Amino acid sequence: MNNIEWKKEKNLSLLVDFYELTMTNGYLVNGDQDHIVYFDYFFRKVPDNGGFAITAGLQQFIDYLMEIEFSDMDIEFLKEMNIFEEKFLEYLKDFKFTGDVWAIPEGTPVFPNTPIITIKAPILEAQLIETMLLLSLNHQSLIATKSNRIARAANDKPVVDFGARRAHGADATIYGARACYIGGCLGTSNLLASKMFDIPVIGTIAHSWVQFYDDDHTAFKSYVKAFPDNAILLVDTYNVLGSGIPEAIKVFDELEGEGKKGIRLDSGDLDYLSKKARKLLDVAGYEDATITATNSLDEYQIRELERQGAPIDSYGVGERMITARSEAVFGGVYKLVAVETEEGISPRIKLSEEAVKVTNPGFKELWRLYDNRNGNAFADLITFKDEEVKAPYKLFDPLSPWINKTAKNFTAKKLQTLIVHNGELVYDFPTLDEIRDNLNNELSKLWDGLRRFDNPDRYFVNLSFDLWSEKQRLIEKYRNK
Ligand SMILES: Nc1ncnc2c1ncn2[C@@H]1O[C@H](COP(=O)(O)OP(=O)(O)OP(=O)(O)O)[C@@H](O)[C@H]1O
Ligand SMILES: O=P(O)(O)OC[C@H]1O[C@H](OP(=O)(O)OP(=O)(O)O)[C@H](O)[C@@H]1O
Ligand SMILES: O=C(O)c1cccnc1
Repeated sequence: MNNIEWKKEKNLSLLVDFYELTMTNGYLVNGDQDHIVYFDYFFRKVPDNGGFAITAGLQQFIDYLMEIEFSDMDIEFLKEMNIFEEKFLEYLKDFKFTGDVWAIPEGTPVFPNTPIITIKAPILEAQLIETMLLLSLNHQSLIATKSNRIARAANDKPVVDFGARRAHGADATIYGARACYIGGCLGTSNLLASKMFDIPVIGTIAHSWVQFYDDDHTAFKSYVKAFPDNAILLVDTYNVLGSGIPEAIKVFDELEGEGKKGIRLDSGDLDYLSKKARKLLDVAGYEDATITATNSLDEYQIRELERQGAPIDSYGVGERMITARSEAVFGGVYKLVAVETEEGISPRIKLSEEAVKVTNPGFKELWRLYDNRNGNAFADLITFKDEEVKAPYKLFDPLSPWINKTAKNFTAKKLQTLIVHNGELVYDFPTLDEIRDNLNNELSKLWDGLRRFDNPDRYFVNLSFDLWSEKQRLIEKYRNK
């Protein structure tokens, strides 16, 4: 199959790591295919050492899950490998996900080692979907987390995603633009993402426009002739203060009507130039003309510009946001946590030399605890699925249990929602604007110390006593083995 044929079909069912298929083939050969298992998706470290991450990508994963269908060509391709059993290929022909999915809604601030998605399904199904679950959630959560840092640095000034040209491929830019919008961007320059997800599309002009017309004045005149209501002029092609801004002002003077006026700065000292530009525009009577800044920006540079009081009205951010350049991996993992046996649900654990890498076993519930006095979230709590959480509740640090406190006056909210039940979608996906509202609402309940870029406060993720005890029992059991 060549690239053009694949693009027409765009069937992602084979987008799995090879071992997902060899293992599922193996479970079938062993007659283990009907065992019901539980897997958790969680991550271990917030990128950039931030205080929290933001979930995104659930909808694209569920879209995939609902549509998995191995085509005749896929089956033929697998058959020619001569390693898969005939009955496995037959099984794939009729593959359909029949299990349950619980997930934290998109646009929720989340913390390390908490179950963001839980899958309950026959082992073959639960295993086969690993790769797409991880790539959908890891990519979009990474970009949503990064764009939220950038949006927060900008102090509520608009940030626009200009990253299409620098993203790592078409999917990265389309779903990246979606994640940027979830994280807090005002819009995108990416027209396809705008069409697909109803994200506001925004744009100015490139240097090529100015170069084509010989000088700044002719270029700006020609531009406002075509777009009189959106005169955002790029002033740094030749000389910002000597020609770009003065010529932009002359063209504004000649322009009739009350359309949008402004300039874009794309090089040089953005603090110095924006202050100079503001003065020139104000003196000329264009107090409403806006200043947009671009040029390899990220949260650190924007924070510095804001700290210096640069009179910038909006930021265009490309490469460093769409690639999450400062830490380009969201290390979410998918781990088996329980197996149904004749005696009931049997929790499973994965040990590690590093204490934080030991998994939390069992079929679980994730709670967020809010202080009734001020509404602030003060801890997440993981329990077994059927446990109750009532005040007074003793919370203790799972790695240092002598650090503890008894919470008395709180409200406990379950963070996961049932998304798919017995293979059927039972959830209405929110719009992107609803996701953004949910995010802002949840963020307003996190204390300020978590928002710091450097050395954010610690947020407690507690285990119930029963879960913690079972974890210790399993650690002992497997350590001694
Ligand atoms: N979720 C938690 N899990 C484990 N230990 C905690 C948790 N929250 C706080 N602690 C520990 O409890 C102690 C007191 O914490 P903190 O200052 O938050 O509460 P407080 O001031 O006693 O109560 P309040 O919540 O009424 O302000 C500290 O040692 C802290 O490390
Ligand atoms: O810098 P980013 O954050 O990625 O933002 C997008 C950049 O894309 C455009 O530049 P272009 O590709 O035309 O090249 P340039 O860097 O020479 O301006 C624009 O002028 C920005 O500089
Ligand atoms: O519209 C713009 O100004 C723009 C779009 C993409 C990249 N850089 C700038």
